[in-house]
Amino acid sequence: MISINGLSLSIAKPKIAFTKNPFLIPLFFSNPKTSSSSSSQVALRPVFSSMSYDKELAAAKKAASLSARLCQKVQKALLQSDVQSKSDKSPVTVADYGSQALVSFVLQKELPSEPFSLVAEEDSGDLRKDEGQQTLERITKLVNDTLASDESYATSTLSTEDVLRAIDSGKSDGGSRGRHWVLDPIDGTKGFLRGDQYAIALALLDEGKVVLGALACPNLPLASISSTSQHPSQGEVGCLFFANIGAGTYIQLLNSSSASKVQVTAIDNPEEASFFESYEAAHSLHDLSSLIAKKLGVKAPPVRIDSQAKYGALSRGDGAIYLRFPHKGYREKIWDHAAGCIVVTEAGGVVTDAAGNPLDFSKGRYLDLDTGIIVTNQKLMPSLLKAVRESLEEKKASSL
Ligand SMILES: Nc1ncnc2c1ncn2[C@@H]1O[C@H](COP(=O)(O)O)[C@@H](O)[C@H]1OP(=O)(O)O
Ligand SMILES: [Mg+2]
Repeated sequence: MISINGLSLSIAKPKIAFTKNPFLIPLFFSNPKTSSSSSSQVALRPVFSSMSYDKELAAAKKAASLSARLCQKVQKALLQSDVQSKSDKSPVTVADYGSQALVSFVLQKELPSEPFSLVAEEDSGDLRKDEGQQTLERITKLVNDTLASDESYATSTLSTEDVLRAIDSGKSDGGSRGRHWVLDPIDGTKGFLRGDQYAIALALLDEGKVVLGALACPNLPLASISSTSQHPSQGEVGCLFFANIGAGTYIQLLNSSSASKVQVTAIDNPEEASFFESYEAAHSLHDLSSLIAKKLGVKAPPVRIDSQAKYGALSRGDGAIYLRFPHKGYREKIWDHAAGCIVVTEAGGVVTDAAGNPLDFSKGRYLDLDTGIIVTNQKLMPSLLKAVRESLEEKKASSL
């Protein structure tokens, strides 16, 4: 038995083969208060060692940072003609495809000996049509220009076919076995088009669990967001949050290598808390959040920002609570939460559905969850869950 951070760890032979991954160290927690000398009486759960993913984290940081560079360039020169339409009518830009192609290409180049599986938002269907040709050429140029700006990729040139292939390698269904990268090439497309917050959100699943995340937020100021404005104030802008399971969450400026550890707020009085929610009322029920905040005694107005930048901001204590209640029928996708979730949990926060269940990333491309997603620190979670339960009951009763 060894002790790390006050937790006793017993190194045991796993009874169940959780993984075929030779790099995973089979450590199992046991609770010293309940464990006896017989390990068979102790509930075991697998622990993933952060050391197993150092290489992958470095690759993820590189891919997300380069992709942020590509997106910044496009956002600066954003023209109405960059906007396309998907069947769900959400705006998709050249940068969306370019970002996905770039991340896919960089991950495969950085990790050549690993099998590659990517669950990502875009596919190349529209680009393969005749009317998509011009857009495809623009994407290819954008990807190549971005690669050329990086020393290690200066000589890499992708053809249009390479770009299509890179985009389409994101068709994986993920699941509970093996490793899968999970990518939202531009999370918060609406914020991106408005010139506001957006994120490049990349995570790695191993055996259905999120084990690392790199979350690039090109428009997020390095200084805390302390007002309701999502616009950058003065100071340095462009953050990369990254987390490796068991090793905490860090922040650095994009294009810098000096990182600092972050922690969620230690606030335990809801009256002192502020909360994040979607900027877009179509993405989350603002009236329900307001009811929950009122029940909790939160005094501050909501801080509305786009994308998983909310998870990043919460991980460094800019706000204490994130409430997300999509309209009925909306199915959350894993790429909209995987990176943000580990960034918050490794910073000491808790992410659950509205019933208090942890998010399950092992079921494929969708998260099947109860009603909504709530995020806060450990101290506030019990009162937040109570306020959520009561508010949902009230809402249900009033609609009868
Ligand atoms: N109707 C919807 N309800 C909830 N979320 C949505 C809806 N449509 C798109 N989204 C996704 O919500 C996420 C961002 O929401 P928000 O900024 O409100 O947190 C994005 O991933 C966005 O997709 P996308 O990544 O294509 O922008
Ligand atoms: Mg998204």
